[in-house]
Amino acid sequence: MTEVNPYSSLRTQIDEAAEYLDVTAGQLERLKTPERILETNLAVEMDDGSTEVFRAYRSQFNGDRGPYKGGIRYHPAVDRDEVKALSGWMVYKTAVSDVPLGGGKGGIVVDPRDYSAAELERITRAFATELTPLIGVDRDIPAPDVNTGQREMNWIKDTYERIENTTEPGVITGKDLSSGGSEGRVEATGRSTVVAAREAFDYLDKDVEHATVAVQGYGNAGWIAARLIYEMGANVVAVSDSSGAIYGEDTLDPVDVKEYKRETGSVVGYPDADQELTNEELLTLDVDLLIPAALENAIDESIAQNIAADVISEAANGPITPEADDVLRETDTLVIPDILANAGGVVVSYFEWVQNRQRFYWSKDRVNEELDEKIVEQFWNLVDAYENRDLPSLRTAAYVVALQRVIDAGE
Ligand SMILES: NC(=O)C1=CN([C@@H]2O[C@H](COP(=O)(O)OP(=O)(O)OC[C@H]3O[C@@H](n4cnc5c(N)ncnc54)[C@H](O)[C@@H]3O)[C@@H](O)[C@H]2O)C=CC1
Ligand SMILES: O=C(O)CCC(=O)C(=O)O
Repeated sequence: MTEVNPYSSLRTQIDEAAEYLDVTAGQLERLKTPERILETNLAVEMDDGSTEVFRAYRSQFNGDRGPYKGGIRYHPAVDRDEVKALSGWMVYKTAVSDVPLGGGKGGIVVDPRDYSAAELERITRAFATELTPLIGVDRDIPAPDVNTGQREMNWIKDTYERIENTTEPGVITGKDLSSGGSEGRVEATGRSTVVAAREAFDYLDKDVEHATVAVQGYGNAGWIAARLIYEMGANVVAVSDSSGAIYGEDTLDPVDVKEYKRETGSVVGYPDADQELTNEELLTLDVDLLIPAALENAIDESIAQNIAADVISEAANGPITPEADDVLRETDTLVIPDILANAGGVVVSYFEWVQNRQRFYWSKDRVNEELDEKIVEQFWNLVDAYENRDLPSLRTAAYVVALQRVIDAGE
């Protein structure tokens, strides 16, 4: 992976779209800059009685359209600029998907694999204590991201509610059902990725059935995307995780691969695979659809030159560098930008927040149908902007639409 600063990538993406908008230099700078960032050091007791210090961040990028909203990542590579970029992408994601929220993001510099569940709970509760004055149902609403899920969201909710002496499940989303979570939230990111891909295939007059698909990353976003596209009749020929990639000539069975990963810790070694690949080989397979679902900068300029997929649906945030984007534009690869393709997570988080506030819960079918409808509507809205305003890519179209919505709200 190339070392490209994700915050620079965000700024470049905004600059490219701003050329098509009527915006002053000052307005533009504001649209590229976070409003505030919490940087804190969490001193946490380990199981052996020692103390370790963990750096943690929460960036509140822009709240013009509603409360700041975005996930919390646990990863050793978390840093200030990454959190800034991720929080900015949230602003334009909530705007492009037209949910009344702003953008934020947080993270802790930690590799959760190195800590016990009890240590992770203390780390999470320490962070939640720091976050409590900043978050709230109408202020800032965190959610899961890489290496966090329902368990961490429940801990944060519980810590917040104890400190504030209240019952307010809508302070955080991505909780489990018994703590006020929504049906469909776990699957939502992968679902929007494949719904957007299905629409893109329709746009290109291609069939999803029997289409070949490669998925990079087999966590929440990647494995669900693999399962759902397989259920639509596509052949999932390759998947990967941080240990490597596997290839199956006809198709892999995503549920079976997931079970194997659960038992062994990785997709690598899956007995029904025909071949093992490197992650780079996976990314450059000649497939109909590529789904990057791991981390930023997975596809740099040199990998982009060898990409053979017709469509890329970005489940990850920022998987394609701006230079790689230029290459893919020249090769006519249709890229569905992250801020739409993976928006399912935040859209269903929004549904969760609405349900928490109304204390009225929806069926899984209702959640999935409303999510599908929203992604379809916004996909074609972007196609319309792309074609009718003669924009260079769907990504630029997404930023043009999203920036205009944020500008209008801020006036
Ligand atoms: N969880 C959510 O609701 C949302 C997640 N996303 C984005 O989706 C991406 C993945 O997030 P999650 O699935 O939630 O995380 P996760 O922690 O569940 O899974 C991440 C996966 O990526 C793999 N991975 C890490 N480095 C890799 C590499 N170099 N090559 C191949 N695989 C690698 C890991 O092994 C793991 O399988 C991130 O960019 C995240 O920001 C976006 C929207 C919402
Ligand atoms: O569900 C949410 O609020 C945000 C999820 C997230 O962090 C993302 O979309 O990148």
